[in-house]
Amino acid sequence: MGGNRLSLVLDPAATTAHALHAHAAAALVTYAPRYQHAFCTVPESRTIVASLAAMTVLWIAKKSIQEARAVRKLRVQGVPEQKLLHPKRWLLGLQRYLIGHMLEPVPDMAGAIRSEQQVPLLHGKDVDGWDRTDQPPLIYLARYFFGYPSLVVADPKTLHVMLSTNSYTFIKPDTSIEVVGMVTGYLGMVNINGDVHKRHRRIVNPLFNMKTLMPLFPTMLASLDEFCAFLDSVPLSTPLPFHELCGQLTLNVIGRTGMNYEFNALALDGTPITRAYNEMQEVIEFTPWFLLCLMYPNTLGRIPTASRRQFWRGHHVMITAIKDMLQRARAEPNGTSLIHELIRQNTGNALSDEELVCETQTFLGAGHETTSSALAMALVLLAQFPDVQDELAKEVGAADLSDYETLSKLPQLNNVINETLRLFPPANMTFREASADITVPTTVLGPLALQKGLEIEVPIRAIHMDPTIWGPEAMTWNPRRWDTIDLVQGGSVDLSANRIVNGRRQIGPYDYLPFLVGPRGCIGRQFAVMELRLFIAGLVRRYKLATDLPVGGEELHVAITMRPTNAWVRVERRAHW
Ligand code: HEM
Repeated sequence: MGGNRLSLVLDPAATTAHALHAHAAAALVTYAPRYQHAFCTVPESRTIVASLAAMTVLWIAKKSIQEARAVRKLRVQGVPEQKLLHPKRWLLGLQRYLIGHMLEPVPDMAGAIRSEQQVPLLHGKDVDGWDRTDQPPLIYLARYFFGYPSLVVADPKTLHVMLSTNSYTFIKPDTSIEVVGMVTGYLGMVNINGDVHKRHRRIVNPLFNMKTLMPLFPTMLASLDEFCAFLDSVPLSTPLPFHELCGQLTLNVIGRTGMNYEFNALALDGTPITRAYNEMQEVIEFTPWFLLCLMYPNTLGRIPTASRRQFWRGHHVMITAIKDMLQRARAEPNGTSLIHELIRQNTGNALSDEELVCETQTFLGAGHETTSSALAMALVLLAQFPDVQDELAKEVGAADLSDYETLSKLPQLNNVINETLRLFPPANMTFREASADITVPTTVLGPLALQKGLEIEVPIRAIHMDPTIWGPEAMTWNPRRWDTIDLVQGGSVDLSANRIVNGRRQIGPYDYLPFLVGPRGCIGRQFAVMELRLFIAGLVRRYKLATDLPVGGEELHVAITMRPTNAWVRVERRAHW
């Protein structure tokens, strides 16, 4: 590009509107400060600014036309579209094409209530283009800014193709990579696609089998004891913020077992890295501005706002520390933490140094807040339902906590975990993008042609709340329901299935997705379940839990994951402890 500011317009590499847009934005960010004087005084610079603005408008127009085509194609095939229940007059009837459903309160774009509100839409209510009362579509179309379409899919037949048989055709979309990459690194397993993902998954898989995980169990047990010592030091009957304490517990655990690092998260100030990590998390808020930045990462996403600067400050501290952890792990060939095993598995340096950093960041980002949210929810629910808690206390009171084999088979404990992950899945939704034109099966609409580039939402929590799957009491937290549930493996239980067979409810593989399924399902599932079993059992065995929070009074915050923000619980030592 040299010193000629006009060359960005003439660069032959920038042939597509998208490339021009990204190119122009990058140039603006890089060169604007340097040529501030010229921009103010030379008429030529006004031409540049006008060109940039024109290119942006052209780019948006081009995208909008492509998206309108994708929408038309879906509507022609019978896909219903979410109704506009709250039209904005100031948009002169263009709301659908300008802000789509972004500012519609139902279903709330970024709130936890979204999932509950999605259930009627998936059943053909409040959507345009559905008048069949006999069957629900289990699929609907919504739009983001500038009419950007998103297909919401809960149909098990379609999910089977998307998540299992053709999972590599359905890649992680750029918007999702932008936001999740902020916490897990852009080259971490959650964010990569295709062969690169297969390479990472092959190397990381052995870290999460039981042979590698079992040696970590004593460290988890010691972390539980430390946590209990902390609880014992608090005056009796003080309500404690378990929504925060569980995060401190799981951060310590992933630090010790994952990277042989001491976060000391229960201490008042933690370590500088704990603070940096928290600083990074704080700025991830699903405001409309944040979502716009995700959609236009090369322009709006580059504006160095105060929160962005805060994020990058924390990020820098974090990455420097992770490099250090990897360096130390390399010098300890017999270490037992996940990154020690990662280095051992990385024969022939199949993963580059940068990829190793991102995978370590992924253990931290994907593995700590999810588990902490589930744990906090389970504990506050047990406090709200004393009958369930008493029954569980009896079961775990008789068990030997250090024997994981026995712990993993306790029925009430597993029921509590399953039911908590059903009604409060920390990953309440996820997104995919069709990387090629593809036709997928649906139960009601028949074969459905999807255009390359179409974004798809899997509404995990809405599926978990669907009364046609879970029965009329779907919204009630009732661990006992799992006594009469059969998890049907293989194939899919679809709409026509007889849900109750011999008095037992049949739940298919796409009806219950807290860890998702298929080649991109959660790799850390066993690790998470091990933590949940141990910590729930260990805490309920030692303490009687109580709360003033009424049933249904939980406040849930959604930003990448869904977590409670008011899980206040009082603990009191049980008599025999
Ligand atoms: C209760 C706790 C957890 C829940 C509910 C959970 C849920 C999920 C879900 C739903 C996905 C799929 C995301 C998507 O494709 O959009 C996922 C992926 C993943 N999870 Fe977890 N997770 C949990 C704990 C963990 C732990 C403890 C770790 C590691 C220490 C972990 C590591 C990962 C990784 C690396 C992926 C990406 C897998 C891939 O794309 O191949 N998770 N998790």
